[in-house]
Amino acid sequence: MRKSRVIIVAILSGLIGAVLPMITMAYISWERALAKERTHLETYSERALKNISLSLQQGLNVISDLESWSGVPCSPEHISLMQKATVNTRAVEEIDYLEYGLLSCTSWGVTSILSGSATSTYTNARGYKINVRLIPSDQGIQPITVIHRGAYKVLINAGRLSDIILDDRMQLGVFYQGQLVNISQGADEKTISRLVSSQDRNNEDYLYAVSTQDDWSALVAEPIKSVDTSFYSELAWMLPIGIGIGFVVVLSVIRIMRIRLSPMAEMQIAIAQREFTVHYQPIIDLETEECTGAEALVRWLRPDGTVVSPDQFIPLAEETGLILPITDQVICGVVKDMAETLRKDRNFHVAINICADDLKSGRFLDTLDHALKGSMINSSQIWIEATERGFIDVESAVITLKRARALGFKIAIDDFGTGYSSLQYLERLPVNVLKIDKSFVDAIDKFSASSSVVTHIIAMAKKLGLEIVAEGIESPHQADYLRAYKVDYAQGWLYSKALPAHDFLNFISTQKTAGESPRCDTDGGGVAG
Ligand SMILES: Nc1nc2c(ncn2[C@@H]2O[C@H](COP(=O)(O)O[C@H]3[C@@H](O)[C@H](n4cnc5c(=O)[nH]c(N)nc54)O[C@@H]3COP(=O)(O)O)[C@@H](O)[C@H]2O)c(=O)[nH]1
Repeated sequence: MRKSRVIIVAILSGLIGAVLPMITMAYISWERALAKERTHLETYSERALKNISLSLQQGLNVISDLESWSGVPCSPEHISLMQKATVNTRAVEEIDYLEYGLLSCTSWGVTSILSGSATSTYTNARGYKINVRLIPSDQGIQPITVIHRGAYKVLINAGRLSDIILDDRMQLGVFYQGQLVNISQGADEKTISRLVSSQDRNNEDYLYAVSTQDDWSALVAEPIKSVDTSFYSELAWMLPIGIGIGFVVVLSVIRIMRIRLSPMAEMQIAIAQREFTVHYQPIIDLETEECTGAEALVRWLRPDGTVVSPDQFIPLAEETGLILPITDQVICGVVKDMAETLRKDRNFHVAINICADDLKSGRFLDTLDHALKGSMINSSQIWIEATERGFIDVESAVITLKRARALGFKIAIDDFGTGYSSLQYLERLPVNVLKIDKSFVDAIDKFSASSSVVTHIIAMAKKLGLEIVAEGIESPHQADYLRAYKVDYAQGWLYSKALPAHDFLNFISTQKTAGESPRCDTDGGGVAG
């Protein structure tokens, strides 16, 4: 993923990460407030149900007590007994005594609060009959619930059944077999009826709970707005948690983004995407002026087409160990790009740069071995270029380079003369080629003190039987000077800058056609014959 996409994804994740926990906490607060209110409503509906059962039980107890009395029915003693029972029993308004189904006397004497004909439809309950809502014809008298067993009827004010203390805004409805018996004071009958018939517990404007026992139900409802207080008190402690989580998420996103945007992460992705490619700088035989080889120089080719020079990423790649997979990609690139050329011309070579970590682990030799298998490239056509910086762990470097030599590869010491102990390495390492650093070649044109150093390096290399490559040749004078001192090969912008594989192959074929060494034009982009 490219930088801009990472930033967009990070901003989006940060926003979602910051807002989502707060929305979640608000949602949880709302659900908790709803659950709390529902429990609260359930407590009230259970309480209402208990009140109904208590009122009915009181009526039945009165009947049981009177049934066990064995005196003369409707005698003053009997009526007095019924009166006492009425006065002493909260729920009971009147007791009627019947003979042959007809009213014989009541706790009021001979009159009944149900004056006139009050035709009743009874429903069979457990051992008694009940008319849950008898509307007396006499205006001003509340609906009555009648319990009838044997010779007795007990009249209960239906309002008693819904007579519990409710919270403000609560409404209670009492039902028998789904039929509305009574509602609490101030309750809206339509609302209660609508709620009891609705299957949806999450009614939009009301929250309610229903408790049912036997044939009785109590529905307690309140407007959804009543949840607000609970919601705000939940939110008061849940929201800070959401803000805290959001804060942690945003910090994590920033941290991940910074890691993700770090040069190291970019490089890791570039390795995975195989964004590293190889350019080739020609190596020219100074005597024949023919291109006899190339130095493989890695380039980071980004998806937007920009090319990153190795100076900008090799130091970090070496520091982080990512140079190892980069070396692998260079090796594979060289074999892919140059196999045909190397097969066609057995004198042709390609030099591959190897860093300290490569030398220490020796792992690149396995990659090389594997890559060369079946390619028909001679191992002697591959030069391994190591700089003095690569000899930090000189013991491991010696082992690796000896192994490389044993496998047939040629060893070149790069940037020779720039380190403090170049001579010491020459003695210990199995070297074939010595590459004179550009700084000494530059001095040739300047007639400076170090210009004489180059002649000493050449003399010493010759004495050791090493082949010599002079690096960084930019002027014909430098080339003539080095040729005069019998330096074998030259490499530099005088001939060509490092070229992409395709351009390099064109370079050598042009050279062959022209029969002489082409020289690079001044901007390095093209080749002049
Ligand atoms: N471990 C690896 N290191 C690598 C690899 N590829 C490159 N490198 C090292 O990166 C450094 C910079 O390399 P680059 O930008 O490719 O520069 C090379 C040449 O372009 C430059 N050069 C060659 N001729 C001239 C010249 O006439 N003038 C001039 N100003 N510059 C010139 O020199 C660089 C090659 O140097 P050297 O390796 O010392 O031969 C550099 O240190 C590379 O080694 C890699 O695959 N692995």
